[in-house]
Amino acid sequence: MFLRRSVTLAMSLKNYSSEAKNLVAVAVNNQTGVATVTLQRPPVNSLNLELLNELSSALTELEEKKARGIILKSSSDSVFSAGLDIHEFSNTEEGRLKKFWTALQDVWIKLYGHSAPTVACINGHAPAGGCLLALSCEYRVMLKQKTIGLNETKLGIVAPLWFIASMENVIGRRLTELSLTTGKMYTTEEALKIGLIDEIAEDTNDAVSKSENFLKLFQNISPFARSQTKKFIRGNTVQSLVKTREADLKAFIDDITSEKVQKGLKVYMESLKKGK
Ligand SMILES: CC/C=C\C/C=C\CCC/C=C/CC(=O)SCCNC(=O)CCNC(=O)[C@H](O)C(C)(C)COP(=O)(O)OP(=O)(O)OC[C@H]1O[C@@H](n2cnc3c(N)ncnc32)[C@H](O)[C@@H]1OP(=O)(O)O
Repeated sequence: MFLRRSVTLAMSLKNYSSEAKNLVAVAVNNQTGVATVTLQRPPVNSLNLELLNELSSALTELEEKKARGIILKSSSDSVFSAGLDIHEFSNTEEGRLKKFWTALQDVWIKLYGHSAPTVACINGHAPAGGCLLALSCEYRVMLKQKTIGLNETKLGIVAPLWFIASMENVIGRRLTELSLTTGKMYTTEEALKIGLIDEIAEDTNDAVSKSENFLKLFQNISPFARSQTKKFIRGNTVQSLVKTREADLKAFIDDITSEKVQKGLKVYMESLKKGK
């Protein structure tokens, strides 16, 4: 039985960040063992170092505590996540840039390969890194009239191989190539048509309830058999980054600190502000 009563684990009260804020809240339903992980960095849940560190710690703790399922959602029902915080890119101080990219790698490795079944409750727009988080889960429920996609080329940047693999494993190579090269953002309805998401929801309550329904599929399945099967299916994709982390970090630093990319990002940020 899925009861609405949730307990907030001690971990949600912990402060993982040096910003002295809780950017990620974790609430575990003590009847079902399902954890709801809520991103709460207004206005758009852009992923900065502190948020990524909190998310990474939460995923580790949910692994250790053997959560029976994870629902990843946003505290806003306008934006799931605007992707990586572009301000992290313009701060080209190498120490922080390294920590930032390493934290993103950590989050992806932990989420993509998590033992628990994972659902992205995409209750808002999900461009770029927001789409990556959603793609890392096993199932995607998205609010109507939102957008999702890997739009990196529109910013003049190149999505790393593990971003590409995450999409390819969901919608296949042909559509991934078209989507990434054009930086296509799909509407919810288009995303459903190409299998980028699995279900459409009317509002956040409906999305949470559909996410819970997906997790109910595993009520009578052995957690060991389920997670081993997931490991067999996803293991190679995870290992391909684990084995190349250093080279991936170097490629990111070299690329992002180049004059050309920095100029492009500045123009993109200005266009975001003008779009208001
Ligand atoms: C070989 C390869 C190796 C390495 C290659 C090198 C690089 C690696 C690639 C790195 C990968 C990057 C992936 C990313 O995630 S990049 C981020 C891409 N994100 C976006 O393009 C999203 C942009 N935002 C939007 O489209 C809209 O904001 C959104 C639809 C999400 C919400 O719209 P809404 O109208 O609700 O809000 P806005 O008014 O637009 O925004 C509010 C304020 O938030 C600021 N904002 C928005 N997005 C970001 C962001 N991603 N980072 C930082 N700040 C962001 C926006 O400017 C507004 O700020 P103010 O004007 O209010 O100050």
